[in-house]
Amino acid sequence: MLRISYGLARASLSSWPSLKPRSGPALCGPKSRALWGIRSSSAAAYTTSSSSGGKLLFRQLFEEESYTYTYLLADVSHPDKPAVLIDPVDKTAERDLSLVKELGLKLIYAMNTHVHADHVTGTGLIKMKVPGVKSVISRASNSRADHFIEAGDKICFGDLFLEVRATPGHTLGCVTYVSGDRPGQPQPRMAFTGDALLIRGCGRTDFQGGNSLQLYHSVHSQILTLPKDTLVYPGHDYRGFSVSTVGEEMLYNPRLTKDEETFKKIMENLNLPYPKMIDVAVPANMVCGLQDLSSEAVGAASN
Ligand SMILES: N[C@@H](CCC(=O)N[C@@H](CSS)C(=O)NCC(=O)O)C(=O)O
Repeated sequence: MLRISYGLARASLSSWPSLKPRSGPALCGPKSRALWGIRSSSAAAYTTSSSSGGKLLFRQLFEEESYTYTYLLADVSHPDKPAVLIDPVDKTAERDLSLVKELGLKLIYAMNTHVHADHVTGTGLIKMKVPGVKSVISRASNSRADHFIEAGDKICFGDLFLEVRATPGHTLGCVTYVSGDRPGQPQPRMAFTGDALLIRGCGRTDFQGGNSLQLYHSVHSQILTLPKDTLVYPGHDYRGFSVSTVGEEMLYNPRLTKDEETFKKIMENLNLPYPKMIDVAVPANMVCGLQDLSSEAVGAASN
């Protein structure tokens, strides 16, 4: 059933262990200047997509306490300049919103790649400060948000879109957002991998439903199968890197270039201390970062 006019397009249902993205109908709303919505695969009438595509504005933003990257993407060729934020952090939400305002963008989605354990998401604060922004997270995360996405869904902003790939293993609900593969979408493609694939590393698998063999399978089947020039934008970097490519990670990732048994052993022996904020961050992020607000405020923010 069509619930909202434009924006998120549902290709079909999917769940692990079948990680294969299902190709759905073509997707981003009629070229008539659409902004957002949810479309199910049964809404077959909605198959119009733009052949020209949009013009991408892209910013990589950094939160230095948790070494988290937040990504701002917008279609600046659309009159409304619709924008999305991927993995905003509460501590830098004001900074990000100032940038959105200065650039004249209309923020429509505040999206998470997963339930973070090391910082509180900025999505709750952003929703409070900018009415109309909708939060997005995977259904498999079992957390609270306005929109729950699944493998194969497409998240549209103007004439641009991101496709959703299920990449569990760091957590059960991890997804990677990948820029579109149609003419008019940015080239090379861009993959926002959250903590599934880090530059020359990957997310740990020792809590929150983590599973090293699942992560190995996710990364190999959903990310490393993308074109080699696909830009890899991770959820964190602890060593000063900002971007990699699929080709580079296939050659040089010290964990994921190994066979799966070796990978499993590496992951079992990381011996990382638990993230300092895990006891605060996980419960907060399960409710979209709205933990400090009254139930009335949470309700209002969810509308
Ligand atoms: N020291 C940090 C947490 C560092 C950490 O555990 N990072 C995670 C991603 S955030 S849950 C991870 O998967 N790291 C993999 C690696 O190999 O470093 C803190 O206390 O917050």
